[in-house]
Amino acid sequence: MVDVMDTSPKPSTGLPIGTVQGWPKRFWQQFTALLLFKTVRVALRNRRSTIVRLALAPLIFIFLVFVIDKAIRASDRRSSDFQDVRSPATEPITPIPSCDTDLYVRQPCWDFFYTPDTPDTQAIVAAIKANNPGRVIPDAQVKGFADRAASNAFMSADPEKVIGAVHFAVISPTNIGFTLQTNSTTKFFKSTFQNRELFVQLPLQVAVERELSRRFFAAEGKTLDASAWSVAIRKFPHPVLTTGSVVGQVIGPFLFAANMFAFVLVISGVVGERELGLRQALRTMGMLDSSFWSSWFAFEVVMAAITSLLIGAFGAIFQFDIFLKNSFGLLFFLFFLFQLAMAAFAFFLSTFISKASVAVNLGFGIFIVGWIMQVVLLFGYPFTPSYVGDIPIVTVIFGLVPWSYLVKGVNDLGSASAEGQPGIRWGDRYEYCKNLSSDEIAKQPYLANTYRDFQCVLSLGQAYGLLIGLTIVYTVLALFLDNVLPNENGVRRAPWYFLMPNYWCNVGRANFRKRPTVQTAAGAQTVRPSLRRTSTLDNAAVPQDEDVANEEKRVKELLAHRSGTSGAMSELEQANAVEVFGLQKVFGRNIFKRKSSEFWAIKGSWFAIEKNQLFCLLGPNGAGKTTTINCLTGVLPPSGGDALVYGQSLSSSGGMDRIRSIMGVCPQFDILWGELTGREHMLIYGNIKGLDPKLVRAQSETLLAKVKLSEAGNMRTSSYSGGMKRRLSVAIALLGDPHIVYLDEPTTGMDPISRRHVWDIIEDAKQGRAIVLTTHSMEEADVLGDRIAIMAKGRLRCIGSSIRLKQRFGSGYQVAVSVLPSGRSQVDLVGLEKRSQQVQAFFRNQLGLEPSDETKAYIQYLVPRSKEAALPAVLSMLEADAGEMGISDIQLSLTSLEEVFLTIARKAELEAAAAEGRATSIIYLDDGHQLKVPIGEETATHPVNGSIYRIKWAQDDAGRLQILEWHLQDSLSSVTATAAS
Ligand SMILES: Nc1ncnc2c1ncn2[C@@H]1O[C@H](COP(=O)(O)OP(=O)(O)OP(=O)(O)O)[C@@H](O)[C@H]1O
Repeated sequence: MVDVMDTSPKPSTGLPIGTVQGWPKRFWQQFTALLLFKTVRVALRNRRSTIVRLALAPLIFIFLVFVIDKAIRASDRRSSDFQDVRSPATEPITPIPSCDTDLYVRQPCWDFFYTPDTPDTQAIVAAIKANNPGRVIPDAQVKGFADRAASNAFMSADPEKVIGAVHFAVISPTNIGFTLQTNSTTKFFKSTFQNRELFVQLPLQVAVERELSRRFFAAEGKTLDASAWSVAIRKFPHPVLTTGSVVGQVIGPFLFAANMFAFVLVISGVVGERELGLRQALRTMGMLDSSFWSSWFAFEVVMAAITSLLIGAFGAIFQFDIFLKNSFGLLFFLFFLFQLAMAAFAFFLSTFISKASVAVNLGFGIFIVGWIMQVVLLFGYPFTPSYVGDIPIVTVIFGLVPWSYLVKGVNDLGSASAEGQPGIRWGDRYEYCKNLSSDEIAKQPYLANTYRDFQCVLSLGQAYGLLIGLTIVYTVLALFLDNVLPNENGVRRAPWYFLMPNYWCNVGRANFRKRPTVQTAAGAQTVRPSLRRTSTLDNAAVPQDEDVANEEKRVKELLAHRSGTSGAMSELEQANAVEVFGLQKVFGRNIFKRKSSEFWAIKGSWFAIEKNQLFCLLGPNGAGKTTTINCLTGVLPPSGGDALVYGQSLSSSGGMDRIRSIMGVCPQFDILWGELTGREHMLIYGNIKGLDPKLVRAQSETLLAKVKLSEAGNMRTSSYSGGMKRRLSVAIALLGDPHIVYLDEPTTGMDPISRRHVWDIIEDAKQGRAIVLTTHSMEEADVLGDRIAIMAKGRLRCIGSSIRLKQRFGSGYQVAVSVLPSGRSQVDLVGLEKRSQQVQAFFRNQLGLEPSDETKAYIQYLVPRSKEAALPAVLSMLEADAGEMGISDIQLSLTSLEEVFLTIARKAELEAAAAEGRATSIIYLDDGHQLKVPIGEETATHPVNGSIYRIKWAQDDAGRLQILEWHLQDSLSSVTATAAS
């Protein structure tokens, strides 16, 4: 829909004012520009980190897996279990060892306990001790207990004191049974495990059986030959046993570790763009959130695909069975989808952090948490049948992190490709994993032959689905939180923003309402401004300047006219580019904060800016200039009031989108990617603004030439000087022939030559457009400004041309007198002081004036308008007496804009001091008395002796008036203030 027609030249988008490109075209142009000119090029310029992320990290980790695999196999080969054993050795059962040989046992220790402690058992035990081959067991090393309970109680109360126990069951002298008891704890000595059976269980068993046999033989009058009682064990012969590869277990955690690098790069990339204001700058130029996120996502898709292919290739090069036996597609999709889910997870987390430096710490934290979780995952928790649903919340937590599926999937693939296993085919990605009862397994013999180990609840196919689900969920959450959490300017949307129809229609800023339109002379329509949200501030308490009041009246009349139901557009209306209707901005207003914590940065501004003019907004720090520009450019939503920019309301439905298409902005701080060149910036911003793609390059070249950056156009902006960066920012603002250009302190940091050059560019740019300029350079405002407004403390204090302001607020004329003899290298200080005193006495007598400033070279006087009439005669007298008084030069000028600025700033501070109850400052005199000086007062009287003191005030960084120095009226020596306010 075309809302308003204008006769001015059309912007380079080729569309009439107020027309925004259709979404698909706009999206595609922005998406391709952001992807190709920004994200890909930034990655190419950060070559090292991109190579590490893409190939080096996977290669290093795969290599580590290879090394670990080799080390484990080498250590396995030392064991006879893994060797070719044709005739196994016989291992005799050793005697009962001394408890001292078990390093885990505490002293004093026992070799064994026995129960019950009866004459029968004592006899058997005595024989065991005496006949232990090679070592008679001392009595103190064996202990008897009445029953098993007593023995257990002793062991529990004093653990690790004995290595075994024998519990006899004496039924008759020839019917004696026994139970052996040993420590079941796994014991590991010097890189080998203690074999529990061989160490104590079998020796004890052989000893008991030997002595029982001897006893039974004795009962029958026979004698057992002790040497006949020899027991030994021998293993079966076996071929070489190859172990299963550990790759399946370690590759998941290692790939997770490798991905953390990419994860940190994504978070710091997204957060960094927000932190540096690049995101806001792009939005101000009309960037759609959809194109921003899509370009990041598309880049991640490409990176994930390349990385996954490389991991597959490296795995195959290192000849891992997991890569060779399983279908490549299964591995590729597992790695690919895992990386996408991690990228979406990074987008999601990035919405909570505002500093890129935090991203590294966050990545480290996630890495630790993820690694710990993987230790559990490697044991099959929680995706094995026995654990599922064990603790539902734990299963949910594990289910919400992408690395769970990576580890589970790689474990399955590793097990399926272990020794003797055939691997998993793509077509079996669901079937291989079954959760069957043993009866069902018995009925399905194919399972027993192929995938019998896969009693599981989550197949690879399902893991893919869940990874895709996580990617979608985290991306949607990232988009939602990106809108509802406060952005870098503290702006956010309501949580239900996506339910509002106008969000989907305009994809513009929040809370827009459809406004009624008004017929214009050309038959087109313009939007009626809305003042519905305007709060009533106590403006009456502050005296308003006459010109500001007139401007307000004039703009209010325009508003009344626009608010009428119909009627031709007046000439005045047509001449205006911007009309600001009671614009207000309050910070710190939210449902949790009290009203007292609100800060009014703009307290209701009414003014209009004409076409073909430069409107200069001046004011001390914190006056509200940037906030005004931020409201007019859609960076901040106004808290009250409205503005029409070429007939489009800031807060109408989609109005800001239409305004953006005809607007150029040079923000206060250079918002540039250090890795990109000046030319690339022009291409990105040109496409974001929706310029005709055929024109972008040509126009970029023209503008770069204008700002004298043609030669430096291919240099990265990180190597630009401050002035070059500002010039590039000005060129970007002028891209697309915008109708309204906002320049926020465009010449800050420039040398005088560059500054004058930029002034020329701005002067040229006035034609056919309106320019709003903020600056701290009074000279700049004087040279460029057609109309100048000075703001202070959130209010417009004066408005008009430079001459008008000087006439109204300047103190009249400025006279500078020099008593420094010209051309003399040796200055006679005494003579100089005398001449200076003569000049000062002359001005005191003739005009009653004290110097406003005094340097070595000049004594300056501000001659107020009340004394203007006497000035010609005084100057004639001064000229006549010049020789006598030693005057070398006299200069006369109208007071400068700086003087006007200082006067206004001072007035604003006096009002603020009065409003805040800061009525007086106190000077502590050396004589112990105090001078109470009303804020801004230039003289004070001693409370006892009546001496008059002259006070010099200065404003600090926050604009507050502070006493700088004071001195007695007639004293020439000033005293540095030690005043306390
Ligand atoms: N997002 C914000 N939240 C709270 N206060 C803010 C915010 N932005 C600006 N302000 C306050 O609003 C006031 C006006 O700030 P603004 O940046 O508009 O001043 P300015 O006139 O542009 O000053 P300067 O010349 O230093 O750029 C300041 O007191 C500032 O601290």
